Amino acid sequence: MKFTELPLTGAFLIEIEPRTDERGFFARTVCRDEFVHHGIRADFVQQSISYNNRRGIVRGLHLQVAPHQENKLVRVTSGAIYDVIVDLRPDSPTRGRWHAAELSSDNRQALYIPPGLAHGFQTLTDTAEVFYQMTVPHHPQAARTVHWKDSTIGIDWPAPDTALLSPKDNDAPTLAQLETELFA
Ligand SMILES: Cc1cn([C@H]2C[C@H](O)[C@@H](COP(=O)(O)OP(=O)(O)O[C@H]3O[C@H](C)C(=O)[C@H](O)[C@H]3O)O2)c(=O)[nH]c1=O
Repeated sequence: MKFTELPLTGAFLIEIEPRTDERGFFARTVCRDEFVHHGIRADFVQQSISYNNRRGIVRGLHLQVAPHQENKLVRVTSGAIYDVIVDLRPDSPTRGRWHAAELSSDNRQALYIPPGLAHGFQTLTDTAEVFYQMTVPHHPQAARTVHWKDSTIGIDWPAPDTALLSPKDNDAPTLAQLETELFA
């Protein structure tokens, strides 16, 4: 696999290295030794998928707070998404900054998201299936959502006017409203 560290320290874009032959190709998507070599974890304990039934769906911005902070690996198995991460780590030099990558079943790229970063996406295709791998289980009481259009973050979403969100996400608090909880 090819690992490219992103401007938000500890986050990586991971590209497969296909072993091609006349049948097609084989490629690793997770390898503990390769992950550890780059200082990241691969001890995933939970895998999930989300199926998205139209273009423009926004899920997130989600994270789990301590003591259930998660490392997350996200890839797209069908369609394409505009995948976004936001640095919410109190002592990070890039705190408050965001980064986006287009993940798709065509490019087969994955985003590795370290603890303390919020994650969300907007679908770019009429349907999209997203595959998540987490290093800690889902703890609803530790789950937090930051508003996708928080002006202090300023994410440049591809299609904000046609976004479809869950009521929970649509009514999410801003960073300022979560400040004490996130940056305590
Ligand atoms: C995360 C999770 C959720 N659920 C249940 C809870 C709700 O009844 C339903 C949907 O949950 P939620 O609306 O939180 O899921 P999304 O809005 O799609 O959030 C997901 O997409 C964003 C972009 C992420 O990064 C999150 O990791 C992931 O939770 O599944 C479970 O049963 N188990 C789980 O592990």
